[in-house]
Amino acid sequence: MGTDMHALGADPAARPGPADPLNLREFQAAAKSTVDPVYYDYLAGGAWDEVTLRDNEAAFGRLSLLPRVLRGHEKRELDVSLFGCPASSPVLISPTAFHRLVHPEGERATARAAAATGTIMVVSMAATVAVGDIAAAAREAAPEGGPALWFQLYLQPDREVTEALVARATAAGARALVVTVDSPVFGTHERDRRNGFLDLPAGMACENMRGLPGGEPDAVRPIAMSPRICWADVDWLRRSTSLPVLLKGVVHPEDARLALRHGVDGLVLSNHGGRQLDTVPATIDLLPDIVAAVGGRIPVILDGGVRRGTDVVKALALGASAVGIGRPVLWGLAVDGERGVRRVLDLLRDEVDTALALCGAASPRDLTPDLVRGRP
Ligand SMILES: Cc1cc2nc3c(=O)[nH]c(=O)nc-3n(C[C@H](O)[C@H](O)[C@H](O)COP(=O)(O)O)c2cc1C
Ligand SMILES: CCCCC(=O)C(=O)O
Repeated sequence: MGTDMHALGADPAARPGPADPLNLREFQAAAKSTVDPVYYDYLAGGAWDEVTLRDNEAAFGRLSLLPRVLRGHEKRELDVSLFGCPASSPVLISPTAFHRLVHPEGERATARAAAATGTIMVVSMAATVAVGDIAAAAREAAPEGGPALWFQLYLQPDREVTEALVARATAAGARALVVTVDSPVFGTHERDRRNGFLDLPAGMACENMRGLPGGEPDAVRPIAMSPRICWADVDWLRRSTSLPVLLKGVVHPEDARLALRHGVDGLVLSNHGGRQLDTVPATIDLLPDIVAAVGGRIPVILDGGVRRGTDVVKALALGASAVGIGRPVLWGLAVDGERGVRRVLDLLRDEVDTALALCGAASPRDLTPDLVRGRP
């Protein structure tokens, strides 16, 4: 057969076995059957009625792609560069807490998969492995070039604590700070309340919070989500680090404009995967307004509900510089540790490559808003 009907077939080692998940949805199903149902609910759940959680995915389905033909490209170029970090695809790993809940290696395994595939990983402040140890694992997997890790931060009311966290992340080699601003309080996850999942099991902790100023040397400080945090705190952070500062969780165009005025370097358009304020619109529906507000001055990264290469292509066509995935990484980790995460990242990259080709695009730069239509 002349076409590469099954491109994976060329390399027997890469060929999936009959039971291997073939797409992210199949990874979700496989994760659901292996993860403790209480932990699975924690990963899967959203806030209150989970309207936003469902809509993030549904909204991609309400958009169609209108491809161009006969564009004469040889092959695709998926690489992107964000804040000086080269990445092999426009898909990055959004920060998610508690990876050791689903795999004993936790964030170490995720970081190895990220490094091996050339993917940017945003390390959660609520990681169950310390950022320095995550960076060491990433370096082992890809010694050349260093790890492309960014660090996610909840600004703490005690600035000394935030300063110490930033110092740790910087020392570990983090290349950007992602400040999550959609969490003045923690969203209400009723699945977790029903299940009584209120704390990490014994032997697991938020390791980045260990031994911070104002506490005992080995004590783990609770992560504060504080409604007192305001733009002045962003200004302070901007002054106190030379790393790029991104805000994650800006959804109102006026806040996007404010972010520009406060010298922010990038935005992650996110509704926290539907886990904070319920009934916020799907991120893909918000994207055109945020892109217009920013006017190309800083990159906009979108996350929430990205499950297929076509979702990635829609977001890039509507002006995102890259997208993030949250839950799918945890599904891969739960199913097969580092290998599972690699497979999730590779599958999505292959889908993006094929979808680009079918759109007549040779790279994300060729994607324009006219390729996306609302369904009638
Ligand atoms: C289990 C879980 C834990 C999360 N932990 C964090 C976190 O620690 N910090 C943060 O900024 N966002 C956190 N998020 C939100 C993700 O960064 C991301 O916005 C969201 O998962 C994207 O949606 P998706 O899961 O549909 O891809 C978490 C999401 C999940 C599902
Ligand atoms: C302090 C833990 C934060 C985890 C989180 O952001 C989430 O579960 O969505």
